[in-house]
Amino acid sequence: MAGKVVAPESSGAFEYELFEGDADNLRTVVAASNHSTSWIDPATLKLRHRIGRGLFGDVYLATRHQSDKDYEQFHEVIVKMLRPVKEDCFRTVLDRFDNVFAKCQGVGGICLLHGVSIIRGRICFVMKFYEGSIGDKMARLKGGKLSLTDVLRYGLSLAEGISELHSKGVLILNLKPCNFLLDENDQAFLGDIGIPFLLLGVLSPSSDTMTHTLGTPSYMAPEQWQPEIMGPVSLETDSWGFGCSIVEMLMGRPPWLGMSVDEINNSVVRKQEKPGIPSGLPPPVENVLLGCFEYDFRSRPLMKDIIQAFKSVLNGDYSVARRRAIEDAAGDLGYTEWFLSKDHLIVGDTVRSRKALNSCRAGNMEIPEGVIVGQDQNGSALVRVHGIHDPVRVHMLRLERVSHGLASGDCVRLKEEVMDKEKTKHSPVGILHSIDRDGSVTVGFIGMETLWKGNSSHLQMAEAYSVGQFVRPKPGILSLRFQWARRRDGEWATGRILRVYPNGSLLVKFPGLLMFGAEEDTFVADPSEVELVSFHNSPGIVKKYRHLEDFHWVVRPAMIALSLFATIKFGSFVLGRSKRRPPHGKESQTEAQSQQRPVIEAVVEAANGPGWLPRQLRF
Ligand SMILES: Nc1ncnc2c1ncn2[C@@H]1O[C@H](COP(=O)(O)OP(=O)(O)OP(=O)(O)O)[C@@H](O)[C@H]1O
Repeated sequence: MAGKVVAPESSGAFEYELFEGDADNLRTVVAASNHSTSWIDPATLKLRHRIGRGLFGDVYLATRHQSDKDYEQFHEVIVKMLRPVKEDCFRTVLDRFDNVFAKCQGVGGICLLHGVSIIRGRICFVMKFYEGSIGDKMARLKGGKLSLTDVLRYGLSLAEGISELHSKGVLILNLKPCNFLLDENDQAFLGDIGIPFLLLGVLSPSSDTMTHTLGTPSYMAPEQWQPEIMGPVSLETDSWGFGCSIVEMLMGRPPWLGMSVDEINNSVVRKQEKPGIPSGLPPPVENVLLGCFEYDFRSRPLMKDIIQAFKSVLNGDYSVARRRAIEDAAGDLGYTEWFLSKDHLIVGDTVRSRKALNSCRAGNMEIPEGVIVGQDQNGSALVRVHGIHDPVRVHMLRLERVSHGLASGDCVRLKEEVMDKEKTKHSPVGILHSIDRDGSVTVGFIGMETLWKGNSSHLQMAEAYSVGQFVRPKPGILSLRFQWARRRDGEWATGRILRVYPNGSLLVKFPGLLMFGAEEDTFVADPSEVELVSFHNSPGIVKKYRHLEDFHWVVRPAMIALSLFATIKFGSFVLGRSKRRPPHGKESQTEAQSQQRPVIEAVVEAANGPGWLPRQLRF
């Protein structure tokens, strides 16, 4: 039944909106919410006037009426009225808010939440009325910049609050100076408790499309733009947004100022550009900010690392020597210190040598597998390896923990029975992000916006892919998750892997196809749908030649030119011979035919042997 939800008594300072929808359904939601701890009766809220309008909704100054038989109070509050969401999703958002509301209780550095309500058919978060935001303060300053001391002080208390929410599994995904509130004592509080996170997967009323972007473009991390394809979003997604906010406070302008949303997307996601940071910062702050803008979120610092860096500057007790030692120990492997500091090894752990970043080749592993039997002050571990008498001494940063046969970074496949049980649409193949000693795991899968949580017993190893390898869809797959390029003859083309995202999805380029104008030259692939193509596993001479063509579109014209040249040469050779030795009937004709082997065959044969091909085309 379509109907109108009656608004609470209003001052008339804002336009009245009719809410067309299933009022019965909404009443059920409201009735159920009455029992929740965070629910506020809309009749007790009186909206006064709108003070802000953001991507996720409008901000109103309002009065909250609270009374008992002994008292009657009116509080000034802020009501954040969310953009309309599909009614079926009300319950989901209210439940998620209830969960976050409970987790926020007693956490420092987070704004004081009063609760949630529904006004004019829209979900409203009610919170304390603060003096304003850091964004407002910056707008009042000449040049818009804050002093380094203020930035570190605000940043520290905000990072502590965010870190505590992170430890409870809450992501914010919308960190920016306009969402950092200041109280009368100039203390900073986080004013957004993760609205994009609460709205993940929530649909808008008029369509079945997602109602919101996943953040504010200028502050969004690369994986935040399409988390189910290039994600997932994780704790370190907030490190990017936090880094952008710190840079804005220091420079007086947000990153990517003056650029459209599409231009920001192009810079951050495609070109992998990073926001610029001001010069002359104390080394720990500069270092941690640079880390915040790593493309792969696993290489970014966590909030605890940011807190440590800020504290060390405020207390004046930082040393660059420690960082140099870390860089020296693990430098050639290509990982950042933030990546390496995410796991701490202890005696008794099973370990193996760490592979180089972006490589799935084990190479010559110093420790194929061993157990840590001792540690020293310099960060080295003594590892007992099967078949070697004395324990081997290795720096711990060069080792990775193997628990239940798996290490973070492994490519894994969800067992079929778990896939069937979950009835999910995500890819069965993903990347293991963490594994605890008790076997609990987090995995990034294509099709999931956040990390999947489960147990190692649900997983098995899957084939890992790395940058530079050639792949094409497995035979027999009728419909692929993503678009894929085809050759001129209609067959699937073979592509080269440009990047492996943290959820295992592959960014593939087709160097063998000549793309024109606006044609897309890169495609995303689901690792569970492709197979490796190499010169050795291509059966037959024709397939081998085709693989040669996949290296660069120029190979084909070069081959044609070469074939023509070879044909002309061969023709003049035959003509020359025929002038000297006239044909003698059928027998000699067959002989001549057999000499005319397919030119392609001759060319490919030649490709295997002599060094006439450019270096990069040789096998
Ligand atoms: N609790 C509050 N107390 C005082 N002022 C507030 C409060 N919450 C928000 N504001 C004011 O409202 C402004 C806009 O806030 P809002 O969070 O809606 O905007 P936004 O950050 O631009 O958008 P969004 O969060 O939707 O992306 C803030 O800059 C601040 O001035």
